[in-house]
Amino acid sequence: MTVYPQLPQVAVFDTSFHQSLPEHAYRYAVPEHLYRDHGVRRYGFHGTSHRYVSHRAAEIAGLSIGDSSWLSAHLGNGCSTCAIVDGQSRDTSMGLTPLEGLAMGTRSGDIDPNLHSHLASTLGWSLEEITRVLNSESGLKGLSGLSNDMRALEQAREQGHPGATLAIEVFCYRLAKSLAAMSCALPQLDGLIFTGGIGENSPLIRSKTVAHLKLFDLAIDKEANARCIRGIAGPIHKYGHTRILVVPTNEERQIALDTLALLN
Ligand SMILES: Nc1ncnc2c1ncn2[C@@H]1O[C@H](COP(=O)(O)OP(=O)(O)O)[C@@H](O)[C@H]1O
Ligand SMILES: CC(=O)OP(=O)(O)O
Ligand SMILES: [Mg+2]
Repeated sequence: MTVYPQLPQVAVFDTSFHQSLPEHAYRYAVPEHLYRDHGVRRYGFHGTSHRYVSHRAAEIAGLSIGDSSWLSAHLGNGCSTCAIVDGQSRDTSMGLTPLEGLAMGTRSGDIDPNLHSHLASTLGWSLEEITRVLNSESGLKGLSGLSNDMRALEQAREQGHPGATLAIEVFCYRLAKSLAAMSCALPQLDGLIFTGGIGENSPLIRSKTVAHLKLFDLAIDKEANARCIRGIAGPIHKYGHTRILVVPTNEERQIALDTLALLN
């Protein structure tokens, strides 16, 4: 800014895609003044990615983004789900902070909100220590006692490691539960999207997650699921069933497109 004072600076916020959430989706059931005076509400994150992959999914499916409904699962180190209707975010699993929602690499995701007071009173932990453990020592890492890296956990699971096996089971069940919850925001389901390092590369996680969604018309094509890794996009559902798409995300491109739109 000092060197190029004339150069326009553009900030693209990961929360902005979720500004279309209806109030019943973004408000917490806490006293109103906490929202009014202190901004305590659900904001959501990974908006750049959910937006990008839902547009790509519509293109791949030959549907209009303005007239289609999607469930999106962004599974990187941070993980979140999103319900997208006619190109707008209608609900998402992260909240005031990225800690809410799914079990992630090192984040616990949803826990009993009383866990803080339980840990403080039984172990004497400070707020800082509890925050650190829930954000940095939990999730896949905490459950497995091994790693936050899904590749390492899949390998360890193959060799019968109980912690890795459990971490993967919890991750997929919690993800399926979140997707089922997100479906409340959709008028119909045109497709389920997997993205992020895990979503783009793990046939195991995709098939285990879909297996939990028994009441949805979802079925995975084994060969297509195995093929869609390392940047290969495409459908992985069985013919005649609801679409399931692997869509590599490209947050950098979406940021560039948003910047271009603003500058024009
Ligand atoms: N082949 C793979 N199989 C399973 N998981 C993978 C594979 N490749 C990458 N991942 C996982 O993707 C996650 C990282 O995702 P990524 O989107 O790169 O993260 P970030 O949120 O930091 O951008 C890690 O858990 C990593 O183990
Ligand atoms: C918001 C968030 O979780 O980001 P990341 O996926 O980079 O952890
Ligand atoms: Mg990422």
